[in-house]
Amino acid sequence: MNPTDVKLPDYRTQVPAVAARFQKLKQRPVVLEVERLGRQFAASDGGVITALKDINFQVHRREFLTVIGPSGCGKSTLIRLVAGLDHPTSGRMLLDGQEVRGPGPDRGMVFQGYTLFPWLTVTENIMFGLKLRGHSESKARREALQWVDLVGLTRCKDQYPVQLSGGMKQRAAIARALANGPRILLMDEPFGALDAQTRAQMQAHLMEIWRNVDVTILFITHDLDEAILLADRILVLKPHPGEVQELIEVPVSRPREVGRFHCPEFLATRQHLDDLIHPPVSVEADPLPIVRLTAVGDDVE
Ligand SMILES: Nc1ncnc2c1ncn2[C@@H]1O[C@H](COP(=O)(O)OP(=O)(O)OP(=O)(O)O)[C@@H](O)[C@H]1O
Repeated sequence: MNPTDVKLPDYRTQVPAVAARFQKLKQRPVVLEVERLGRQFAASDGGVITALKDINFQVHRREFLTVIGPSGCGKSTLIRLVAGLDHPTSGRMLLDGQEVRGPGPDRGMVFQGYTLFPWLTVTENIMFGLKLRGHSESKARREALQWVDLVGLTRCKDQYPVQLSGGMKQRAAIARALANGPRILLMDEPFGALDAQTRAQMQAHLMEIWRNVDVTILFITHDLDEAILLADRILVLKPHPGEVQELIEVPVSRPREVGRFHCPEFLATRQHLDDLIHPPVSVEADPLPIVRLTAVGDDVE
């Protein structure tokens, strides 16, 4: 049967177990509060680019929030602001009630580009932050090895980043970020450079890690399936200016597996996200310039 023939539920409909989960989630303390956040940049033509405008949302303790939206809607700008790598032009962010004014150990970061120190082994990479925080060599090693184990890298603990696959590097990067005990893990397209199979494995790994560690996650992705699979809620941004379009409670129950992708709640959410992010394009209204380089008779259609 064609999946489009199936009558899908409304993506806002929640079975009782899911509704109860959200009720509990909203009672947990707020870890990150974003209030009327705005960021403008100077454009090269002398104008102003409003990358983010009046962004408001909260992330609760141990919540998994994914952020999605078309290219240029301000996803990376948002995560850079929360990381303290950039400053807002309006509004503010509170982490555990304290205003964010710069980078800090309360925020761990994992980006798409592998950011491990190439001259250190997996274990030494994880030990780095622990030693900076004052742990002795032996205590840092003991703790780092626990993280190595948690992310399933025990067999590679003495290898250098160049000897690891992309997925292994990202697992090491996650372990290194978590070892510093952040309140929130900020992940900007962390699996964007991985092949589909490794990506699926990493998604499963991350859900397992998140189940076992007391950490809140803010996760940026371009991938609609990934956004739904991982999230409690999805923040959908729209571009020019970057604004919140919708904050969606994912109606798919947990635990989730890649194989549960095609349950009706998942498909309903997928369809709604698709409608929000990929509205129909009118080719007539905005024709592409056609450059003909082929000879007459070479048409492929
Ligand atoms: N340093 C900067 N100077 C000028 N404009 C910027 C700067 N950083 C971002 N912008 C602009 O702000 C807007 C949002 O950019 P941002 O990179 O946050 O979007 P994004 O949603 O992460 O995009 P993508 O999905 O393509 O990575 C874009 O129009 C971008 O050109």
